[in-house]
This record gives sequence, structure tokens and C-alpha cells, in this order.
Amino acid sequence: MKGDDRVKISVIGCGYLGAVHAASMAELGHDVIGFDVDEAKIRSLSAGEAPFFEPGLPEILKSATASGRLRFTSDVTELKGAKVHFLAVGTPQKAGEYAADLTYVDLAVESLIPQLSEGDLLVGKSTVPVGTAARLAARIDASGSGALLAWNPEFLREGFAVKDTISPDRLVYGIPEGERGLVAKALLDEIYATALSNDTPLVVTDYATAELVKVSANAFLATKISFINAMAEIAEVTGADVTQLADAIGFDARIGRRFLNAGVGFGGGCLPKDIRAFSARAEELGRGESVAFLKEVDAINLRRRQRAVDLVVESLGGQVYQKKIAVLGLAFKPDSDDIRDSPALDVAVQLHGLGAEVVATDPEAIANSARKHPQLSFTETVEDALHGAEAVVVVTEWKEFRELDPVAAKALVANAIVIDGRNCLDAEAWRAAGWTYRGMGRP
Ligand SMILES: NC(=O)C1=CN([C@@H]2O[C@H](COP(=O)(O)OP(=O)(O)OC[C@H]3O[C@@H](n4cnc5c(N)ncnc54)[C@H](O)[C@@H]3O)[C@@H](O)[C@H]2O)C=CC1
Ligand SMILES: O=C(O)[C@H]1O[C@H](OP(=O)(O)OP(=O)(O)OC[C@H]2O[C@@H](n3ccc(=O)[nH]c3=O)[C@H](O)[C@@H]2O)[C@H](O)[C@@H](O)[C@@H]1O
Repeated sequence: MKGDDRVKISVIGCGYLGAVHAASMAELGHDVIGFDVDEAKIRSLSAGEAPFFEPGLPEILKSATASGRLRFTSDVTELKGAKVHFLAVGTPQKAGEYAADLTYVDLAVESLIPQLSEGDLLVGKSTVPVGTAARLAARIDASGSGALLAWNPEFLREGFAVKDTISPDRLVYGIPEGERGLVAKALLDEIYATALSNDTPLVVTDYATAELVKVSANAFLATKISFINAMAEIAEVTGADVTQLADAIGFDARIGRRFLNAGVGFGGGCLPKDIRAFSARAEELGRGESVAFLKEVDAINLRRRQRAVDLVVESLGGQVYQKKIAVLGLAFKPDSDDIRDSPALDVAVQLHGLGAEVVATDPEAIANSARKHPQLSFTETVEDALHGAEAVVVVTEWKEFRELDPVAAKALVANAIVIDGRNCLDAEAWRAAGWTYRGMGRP
């Protein structure tokens, strides 16, 4: 690609998704401008610094901002002149409701419309309720800007976000019918040329299918996790071991072992809110019953956090008041500093609510946790967390926790009781070192 031939890209919303998308598109050789209303985020990104923890992001941010292929702004008028505009703003759960809050999407589109020119393409990446793209397409048509809309859902996983963006396992384009659709597809093909040249599967479809692919993928993943957690509940009353069960059913290629890790369940900024928004949208469409099982998926998931708390209380003879408990993990998953709807943080907060002296640690998520729950105590080192603890609960399976030496850990604690909320420790080794080990769905 020669510099002047490159399609100019804008990315609207530079959070966990947008910042990675902007930097990755620049890494692939495109000219990119990222826009966000959060000025602190823009300052950090402009300095080539990632405003959150994501492996690989700092490196590509630095190289792309230094090369001039990537810049950031909080002035929306600077998006004028870009040809393809990716929409990556948040779609959180509405306060007190299940439905998605589309305020940010609508505000972003309104602020973008005056910057659009004939033939520009707006590409939706945010996860939205089915029907949103058609509504936004009508709004853009009515604006008279002559711009087009495509929906191109994103499937990246935090912790692997850069790799998943540069080498996605599939691409989905939701495009309008006819000539306009072909124009949209050609622009997307140009942007994703590298992935397409590597035989990345491509599904070209209508808006509604593209929107539904995204929410159904997340609903399926959430269901898979709650399925194994439901088996964990049955294992707990029968003496069976859910980890062996998962291995055994996972050998069936039709089932597969991935996403069958029982524990404190799923969290994060997506799976929980996406299944709730899907339920709410299905109800609006008069098809609530079709996805009624997602309410059960959610309920099973939330019970598992409670189960971990109950195990701690039970292991300490029924009460945790004024007892020091080491909570290992705060992020919703390892290799992330994201604490949105984190089961780990929830367990820490619940134990604190029962009067325990919670001391929590996490390699990356302390700052975010302390902002949200200043009532908790945090420490940077596992050793400080363990020192004098009457019970230890592992709730995020960071490598440094998985690889803890049970013999050395035992020398620090007051009571050798460990609750493995992620079934990530070697139970045999911990028991052999003299610990009382309790897993999730394990004898
Ligand atoms: N985080 C993830 O791994 C993935 C997220 N998604 C979806 O992507 C969307 C964004 O998610 P995250 O990046 O996690 O959220 P986030 O909260 O980290 O980022 C959203 C960003 O949008 C900005 N914003 C809000 N209103 C704006 C406006 N009017 N103009 C410009 N910027 C604005 C916010 O300041 C924030 O920086 C959601 O719909 C989510 O479901 C999809 C796949 C993966
Ligand atoms: O829409 C999104 O934002 C993204 O949501 C998830 O990605 P992510 O939230 O980054 O993390 P996952 O790896 O899916 O894990 C989600 C949660 O499930 C939990 N989990 C995962 C797997 C498992 O076997 N058991 C389990 O409890 C994790 O600990 C974590 O809390 C999807 O995997 C992505 O494909 C999707 O793009």
C-alpha cells in the first residue's frame, strides 16, 4: 500500500475494544485516527501509552504513534476526511434493567454525521440489540450525508485482544442489499486484506444476522460455562469431580474441552450484560421464551460466586468476622485489569460484607478495584496477602497464583485452608503440603 492510497480510518470510542482496534489497524499499515470523549484516555493514548492492561498493546501503540500512522483526538471534527469510521463505544447494561443502554451509540452517531461525506462507510463494532443497525442506517440515510453503514461485530478476547484483532478466527460483515452493499464490502475487504489473504473465513450477511451472530456467540459461551457449573453443583452433592467430568466429555470433539472450566463463573464487560440485553431484546420482539434459558444461565453463574463465599465461611467453622482472608485475584480473568462484573471482586466484597478482614491482591487490577471499592484492603504482593491469613481464596487464575508453592505458602498463613475458586491449583500437591483444599465441584 502506498501512503496516499491508504484508506483513512477513524475509530470512535477508544476503550478496551476501540484502542486495540485503532492500534491494530495502524499496525496493519492503515492511517488511523482514534476519537474518544474521555480526554484523559486520549492524552494517554496520544503519548503512546495504553490506558489499560492488555498484552502486546503498548508495543504496537508506541510503534504506530511514532510512525505517524496512528493519532488520537477528542475533537470530533478531526474525523472529517476519514473514509471508514469504526464505531466502538460502550453499550453497557441500563441501570436497574436488563436492556442495553444505547445512549453512547446514538450520541456518537449524531456527533459523527456532520463529519461524514458521500461514500463514507460507518462500521458498527459495538455489541448491540438486533435491529439497531437498521435503525442507524435509516438515520444516516435521513441525514443526507450519502454515507453507508455496515455491521462488523468483534469477537476479540481480552488478554488476547491484539492477536485476535490482527488474526481473527472469522470476519462477519452485515451489509445493505444491492450496489451499496457491494461498495461497503469492497471497503471492508480492503481494510481486512491481510486477514483475508490468510484465508480467514468471511461471512457476508444482512444487518440482523450480523448483530445476532455476535450476541448468540456470547450467549453460547456463557451457556457452556453455566452448563459445566451446573454439573459442578450436581458433583458437589454426589462426590463427583467436575474437572474429570469436563475432561471426559471434552474428548468428544462435538463438545470440546474449551470453556468447560467450572469455578466462580463468568464476568467481564460483555458476557453478563450481553446475555441480559439479549433476553430483554427477545422479550421486546415477543420471543422472550426462545432465550428464557439465558436467565437460568445467569442465575447459575451468580450462584457460583456465592458458593465460593459459602465455602470460605464453612471452612472457617461458620463465621468469618474479623478473620483475615487472602483473596488472590480481582480481575474478571487473568491477563486483564478489567473488573467489570468480576466474580473475583464480587467474592472479595461479599466476604468484606460479612465482616472478614479481606486482603486482596492482583497483578494488574488493584488500581481499578480500589477506585470502585475503597473499603477493601489491597496489597501488591501475594506474600503480604497470605501473611497471617486464616483462609486463602483463589478467584482469578493468574499464572503467579497457579504456580504458588504450597509449602512456602503454608509457612506464611495462620490456617492452611485454600478455596480454589478456579480449580486452577494442583489439589494433590496442596493437600500433600498439609493444606485443606476445597475446589468448585470437586470432592
Ligand atoms: N471489551 C471487549 O473485549 C469487547 C467489547 N465489545 C463491545 O464493544 C463495545 C465497547 O466495549 P469496551 O471497549 O469494552 O468498552 P469501554 O467502556 O472500555 O470503551 C468505550 C469507550 O467509548 C467512549 N465513548 C462513550 N461515548 C462516546 C462518544 N459519544 N464518542 C466517542 N467515544 C465515546 C468511552 O469514553 C470509552 O472510552 C461494547 O459494545 C462491547 O460489548 C465487543 C467485543 C469485545
Ligand atoms: O464480547 C466480548 O467482549 C467478548 O467476550 C468474551 O471475551 P472476554 O470477556 O474477554 O473473556 P472470556 O475469555 O470469554 O472469559 C469470560 C469470562 O468467563 C470465564 N470463564 C471462561 C471459560 C471457562 O471455561 N470458564 C469461565 O468461568 C472467565 O473467567 C471470564 O470471567 C468472548 O470470549 C469474546 O469472544 C467476545 O468478543
